[in-house]
Amino acid sequence: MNQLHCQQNAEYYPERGKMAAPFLETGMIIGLKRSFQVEKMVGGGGFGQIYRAVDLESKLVVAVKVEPKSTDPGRIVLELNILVQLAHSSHIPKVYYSGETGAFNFIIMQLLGSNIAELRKFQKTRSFSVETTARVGIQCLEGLKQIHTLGYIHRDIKPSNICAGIGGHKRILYIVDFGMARRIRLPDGSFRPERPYASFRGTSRYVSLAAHERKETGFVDDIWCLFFSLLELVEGLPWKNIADQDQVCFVKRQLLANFQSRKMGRNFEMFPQILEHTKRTDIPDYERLSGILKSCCVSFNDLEEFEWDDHDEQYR
Ligand SMILES: Nc1ncnc2c1ncn2[C@@H]1O[C@H](COP(=O)(O)OP(=O)(O)OP(=O)(O)O)[C@@H](O)[C@H]1O
Repeated sequence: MNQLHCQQNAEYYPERGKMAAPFLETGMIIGLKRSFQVEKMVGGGGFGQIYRAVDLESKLVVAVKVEPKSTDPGRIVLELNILVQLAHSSHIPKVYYSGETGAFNFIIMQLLGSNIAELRKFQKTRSFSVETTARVGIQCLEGLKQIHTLGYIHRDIKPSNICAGIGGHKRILYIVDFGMARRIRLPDGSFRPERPYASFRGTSRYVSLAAHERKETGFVDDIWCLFFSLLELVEGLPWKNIADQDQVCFVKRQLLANFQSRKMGRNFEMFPQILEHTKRTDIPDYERLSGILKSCCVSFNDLEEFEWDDHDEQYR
């Protein structure tokens, strides 16, 4: 019965991801060797939907990421493969199980809290403090270092792909959504050959100038996405209401020509300067960039509660 319901959904609702009708029904049980009972939808992107579920044996609350087999099955396979390789990374959700049900593939992973795009919108000022922004940046730099060390680039770092942990992990931030990742470095240390033209990947608001220009991207381009994300979190982006991609690129160029940050202060100006001097195949200086973020704070304490802590407990 449940299986039939899933197949019908995939067939009759051509919209993707969060725009589509729910892929899974509350109460349905998925998994063969292990069983998980679906509770409710907690997120959705362009392709997939994320549900909260319970592992019926261990009673552990988990997240289920589901994608229709019909949308590019390679995406979820790639995501699973990367999550498994990053199993020991502190800023990547743990993967527990994977499988298929009817017309859908799914991954069972660690349940996280809200993403920081949502959390920012719940702030009175619709922005985070310098300290919170710096903590987000430093934790994401650690996560990106772990991803890059494996030879992958994420290619879609943005506030909605950064989630807060829950329970005992609520002071940890996690990078999600590896559906657009690409391996650029092989295990022997060599880089995949540069393509003369690379089609656009990522989200226009956050991507690097190189991505706008359809150039081959590297490790540093993930950090450019992080830089624009941090700027949005702390004081907003001048191109937030611009839809045209070329226009966004033009305004980004203008901003970088004379970069100043109203809230982060003078030290933050060095952050894009360092990125500008980092080549596609260079290993970014994660520690130096983290040091810059720390130096923007009056006091830095990564063990303190985040400013959204109260809200997120209620929100879930
Ligand atoms: N493990 C998780 N636990 C709780 N919520 C999650 C988890 N993973 C993702 N989410 C939430 O679901 C949203 C969508 O997830 P994700 O980006 O992985 O989906 P997607 O369909 O691949 O999106 P996109 O179209 O951006 O590639 C995220 O913004 C996040 O808020």
